[in-house]
Amino acid sequence: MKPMLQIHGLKKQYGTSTVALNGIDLEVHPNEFIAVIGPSGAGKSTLLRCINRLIDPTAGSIAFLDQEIVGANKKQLRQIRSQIGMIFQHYNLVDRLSVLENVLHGRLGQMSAFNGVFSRYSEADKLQAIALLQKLGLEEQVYKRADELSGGQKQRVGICRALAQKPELILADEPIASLDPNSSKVVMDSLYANCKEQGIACLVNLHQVDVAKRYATRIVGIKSGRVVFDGSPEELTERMTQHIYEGKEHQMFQNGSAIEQAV
Ligand SMILES: Nc1ncnc2c1ncn2[C@@H]1O[C@H](COP(=O)(O)OP(=O)(O)OP(=O)(O)O)[C@@H](O)[C@H]1O
Repeated sequence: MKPMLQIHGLKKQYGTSTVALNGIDLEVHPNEFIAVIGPSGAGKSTLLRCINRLIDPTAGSIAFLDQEIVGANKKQLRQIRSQIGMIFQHYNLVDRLSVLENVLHGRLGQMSAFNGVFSRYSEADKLQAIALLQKLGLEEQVYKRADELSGGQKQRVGICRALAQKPELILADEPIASLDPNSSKVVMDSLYANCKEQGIACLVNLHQVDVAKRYATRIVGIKSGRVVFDGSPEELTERMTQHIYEGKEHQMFQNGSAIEQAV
């Protein structure tokens, strides 16, 4: 199957001395649910942020559905980003707006600037947003302000907003890092089930190896800005895990084991 995302020789240097990504090669195929694991500072966030150009790479190429992201102009970038949903560790919701309005923000990339500025969403978009919120168990929160929700609820709103885009790919940057084990499980279950059901590929950054093994169809291990493992969960050995997290072994569990207990 043809890859939907092709990354070659990706490098990112911050300032004069910090090399965050040091030549990443990675291909993502439709329907893959890929966990990107690695210790703090390995380059996981930088990788995801380069893919939708929240950060400009220093070198390399990123092709998404045959469109080059690195050299894309503003208009091309807007079009590319409309097909890539993003989920953030700290949710990035607009606190003073309702849950429904936050989900509808997922539609902005597909709307004219005029309609977007005046929040003129179509009835179909509103119905779809409400249906998504119902599906993720948030039907009682639809008209609440976003800042009235718990962390787990906020992240489910973040997932709904990404799904509202009808994306081809979702990038989730540490979606459960701020959540307790029960909320983490609900969020990961929701993300996984909806991506599978709608045929959306997903790249999800995780510290927790247990969680990666539980959900991912493929695991990519990053260490010091390089891919040091790329294979199935079954192929990820204890020894390789130790290598990826060398010196930072405590980070590979966090609330991962607790998710197992929350099942
Ligand atoms: N805006 C920035 N300016 C300078 N250096 C940065 C910036 N963002 C990240 N870095 C550095 O780049 C390296 C990779 O950081 P990155 O956040 O991508 O790692 P990570 O694997 O996502 O870590 P974490 O799990 O802690 O989020 C680190 O050394 C980090 O300090």
